[in-house]
Amino acid sequence: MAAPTVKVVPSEVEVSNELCQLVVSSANAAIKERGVFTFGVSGGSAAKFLCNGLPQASTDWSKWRVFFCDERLVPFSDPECTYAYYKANLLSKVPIPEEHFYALNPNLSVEDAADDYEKKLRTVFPDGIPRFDVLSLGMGPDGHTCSLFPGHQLLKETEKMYAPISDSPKPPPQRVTLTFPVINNAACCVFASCGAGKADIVQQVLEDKSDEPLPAARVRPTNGEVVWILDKPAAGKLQASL
Ligand SMILES: O=C1O[C@H](COP(=O)(O)O)[C@@H](O)[C@H](O)[C@H]1O
Repeated sequence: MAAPTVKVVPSEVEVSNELCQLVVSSANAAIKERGVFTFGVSGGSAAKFLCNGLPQASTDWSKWRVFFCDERLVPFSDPECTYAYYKANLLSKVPIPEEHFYALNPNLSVEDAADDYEKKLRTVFPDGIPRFDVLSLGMGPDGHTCSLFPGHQLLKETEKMYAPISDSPKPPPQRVTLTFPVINNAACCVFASCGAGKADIVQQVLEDKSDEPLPAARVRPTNGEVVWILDKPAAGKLQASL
């Protein structure tokens, strides 16, 4: 388990560029090696960073298989729907087959939606714990990542690949999230965070030595890497950046 790699760049535009470069070079390497690229995407600011840069990428989009790291259980017409954001800002701009960008079924109960989404994951990873090539992660100001919140019982989930949550402290309350066994089996987990508003929590997570680490600090793939891409304000309280 390697220590996280931290890259600090001057601005949000460069965070987006670095993130997209990492994703596209991993994609092209995976496609060359295995003919497929498996990718997990998040909502919030990570979605914005990806959608700013990925439409310009040179890659074989037909080989991408994209799942959500977490998704909100809301209709596609709801502004909180992460799928709708990617549809408008990525799927409409690149030739990725829509059936390779796996949407959550918003018409099911949250439990059934999680089971149904896990079945979709199994069509790409039939056996064992899925190993994504890249998971693009965000982190909220409380240290949550995906829809794994501090102190929540889902932090201990070991059986499910995707789990339902009905009491998310951040609205909307019903969501489906990847669990730690899958997250920590990825080849690469990349966080991207920007702004002074994230500086305290970035410091807390990257310098976390507590017995009860925050969710984002628990992202430590056993056989993979963790990369943090930060703009200067978000890195402002890290020892190494002083
Ligand atoms: O609710 C969510 O929040 C996190 C963090 O979002 P950010 O905008 O603060 O970066 C996000 O990673 C997750 O996918 C989303 O559902």
